[in-house]
Amino acid sequence: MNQPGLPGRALCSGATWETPPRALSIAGSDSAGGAGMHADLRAFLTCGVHGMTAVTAVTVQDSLGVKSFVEIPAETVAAQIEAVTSDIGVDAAKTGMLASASIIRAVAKACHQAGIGRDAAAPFVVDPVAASMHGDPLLHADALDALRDELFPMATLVTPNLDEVRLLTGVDVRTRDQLADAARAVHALGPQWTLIKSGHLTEDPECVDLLFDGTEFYELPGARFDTPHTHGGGDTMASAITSALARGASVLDAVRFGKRFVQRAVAHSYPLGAGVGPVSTFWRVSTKPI
Ligand SMILES: Nc1ncnc2c1ncn2[C@@H]1O[C@H](COP(=O)(O)OP(=O)(O)O)[C@@H](O)[C@H]1O
Ligand SMILES: Cc1ncc(COP(=O)(O)O)c(N)n1
Repeated sequence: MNQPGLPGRALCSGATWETPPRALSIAGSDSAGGAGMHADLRAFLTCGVHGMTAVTAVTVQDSLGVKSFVEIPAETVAAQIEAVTSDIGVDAAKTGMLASASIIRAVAKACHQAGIGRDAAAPFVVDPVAASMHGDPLLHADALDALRDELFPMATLVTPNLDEVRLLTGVDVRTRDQLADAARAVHALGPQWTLIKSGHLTEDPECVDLLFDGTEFYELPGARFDTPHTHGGGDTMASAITSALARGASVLDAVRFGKRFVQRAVAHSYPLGAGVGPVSTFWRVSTKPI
């Protein structure tokens, strides 16, 4: 859609004023700027997508971990989704930290009403964030049922890491050849596609993720980089996938893109503070002097 006549147009020669694809992140904030909605917005921007947010929780977080968080009222989370989707529209959406069962139920209802989901107009990526990489909980234990029962059956794609697989299904993956069992168990919870991420298999010299559509398995090979600085990796990957879906890619192509994107983001990660630094999208932007 073109928007002619906006003030300042003359200063922006070459601008087309065309609205980019629109993606929505339903996630928590990270005061350290590495994960959560901060990572999501960075990935959206660097993938050429307009990013919007429905904030679920505000975390007090630094490079050493999550000190505390406060939840946003469930009706305010739903109202953010309703506001942006009814006015601006959405081409794809993703979830990150959802904190509680009441927020999950509100998100499921609002997304259903907004046409977000596996059988709806806008693809829906559910990243079932349960804890930070330091092990600090980001989801109440009694919210797992809501995640399984309300959100997974609506998802175009779910993207659990191995801790989340264990929490949700009881399957304890220790080696690469057990990823298929994990994918089958997660698929049984109702998503259209399942991506099992293998970052936590630290003994494995590679990071081979596994995608499953209920019939076919697709291996996503990748090098394992020797760095501790992988904060925000899962969020960045799910957001790159969501961006590709917003731009009209198939799930298979979007996940392949997301894997390449997060590989480069891990390769460009950097130290920050006294603990764990973030993966980086700087290679997609200019760092030349302004
Ligand atoms: N050290 C690493 N080197 C390369 N890729 C990695 C590394 N750690 C994680 N990844 C990749 O980053 C993505 C996120 O993985 P993972 O760490 O399992 O999820 P999460 O960040 O949700 O805990 C996956 O594609 C995984 O294979
Ligand atoms: C608000 C928020 N969302 C998600 C994560 C998970 O990211 P990581 O596993 O890299 O700690 C986080 N730490 N904070």
